[in-house]
Amino acid sequence: ATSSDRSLGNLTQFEYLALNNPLNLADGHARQELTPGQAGIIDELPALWADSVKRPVEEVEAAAHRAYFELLGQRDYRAADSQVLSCYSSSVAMEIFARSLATVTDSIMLVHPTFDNIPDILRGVGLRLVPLEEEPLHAGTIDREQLRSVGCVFVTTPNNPTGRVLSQQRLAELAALCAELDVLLTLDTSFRGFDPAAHYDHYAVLNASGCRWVVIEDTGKLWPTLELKIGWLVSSAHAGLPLARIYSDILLGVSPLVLSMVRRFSEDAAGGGLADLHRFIAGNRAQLRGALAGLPEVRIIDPDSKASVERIDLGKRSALDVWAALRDQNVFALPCQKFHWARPDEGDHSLRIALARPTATVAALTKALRSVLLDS
Ligand SMILES: N=C(N)NC[C@@H](O)CC(=O)C(=O)O
Repeated sequence: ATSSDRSLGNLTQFEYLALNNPLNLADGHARQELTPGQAGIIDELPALWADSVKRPVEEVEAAAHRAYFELLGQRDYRAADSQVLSCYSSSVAMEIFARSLATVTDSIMLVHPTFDNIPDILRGVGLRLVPLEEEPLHAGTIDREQLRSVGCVFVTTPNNPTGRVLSQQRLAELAALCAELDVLLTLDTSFRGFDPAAHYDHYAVLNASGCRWVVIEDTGKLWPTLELKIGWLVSSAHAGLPLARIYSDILLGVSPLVLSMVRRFSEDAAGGGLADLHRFIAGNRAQLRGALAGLPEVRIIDPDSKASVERIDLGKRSALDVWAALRDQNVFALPCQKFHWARPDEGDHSLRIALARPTATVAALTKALRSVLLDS
């Protein structure tokens, strides 16, 4: 890897390098082919446009979030007059959340590791970050004094890149602790669609706990919709943040056409498309794992992950060097260093591969990766 490779500031800058290459397995966006059912929805877009023009946007918006949330098992999100704000993307929702949070606290406990635009956005509004390791979060105990010292605890579930899902039991325990200590609980559920373990009704658990909560949902990781997507910023009535006010600084609303398209993709998914997607991702995952099996010092780090990404331990090899060797063959993966936002060196030997890609693309990466790993 050259010094300029090392100078790349964040994961998304690595993803930009891959963006115009056919063998882009760097970003976690959905780039597999449309299924026949989804292609049919694209043919419907002119009719969806005409329908969206005729209806009040709040009606189109409610139909969209109802279809998407119910597809993924989330029913209680509208209970107790919680608030649903539609944003252009989950990162826009994240920025609005961060600006709002910074008006009421100076610190936040954040899951570690996780995708680096989350800590970067939070640091960007001046918040002090306290890492929350996955072990205590999922299996151990969270330090009460540390939790009491922050204004919010932020958990990405399923986590990116590990795929770890916060169980219903653990969410209930964390929400109860947040209610007791009056700490805001925020979830980023962008990868939720891929893992049925994340389809229990999180909002029912959150509402039952009485804690103040915010959830960021993302339609952008599931379907290949050319970056047409919605990030939903959902919050409890008593969250205590100026979310609507900050939202109004950023946007008036999102496109009813995109909302209608999300509704139709959700309906197609509910009719069997989601199960097909899970099988498709599992097939790509099995292909990658099969091809890497037996390679010296190569290990799949998250054997239980169902997310549309796979993390690989490269042993003593430098992930940046393996990334550069692939890049020299015009094949693009993602080095994991920047996911480890509190201790970057922990990611020096792991690489993330996107699985929401055509199977032939995953096969081409797998071939190139095997040759690089056998040479190193
Ligand atoms: N606003 C940003 N930086 N977007 C990139 C992000 O969506 C990529 C991602 O989440 C992933 O590759 O896992």
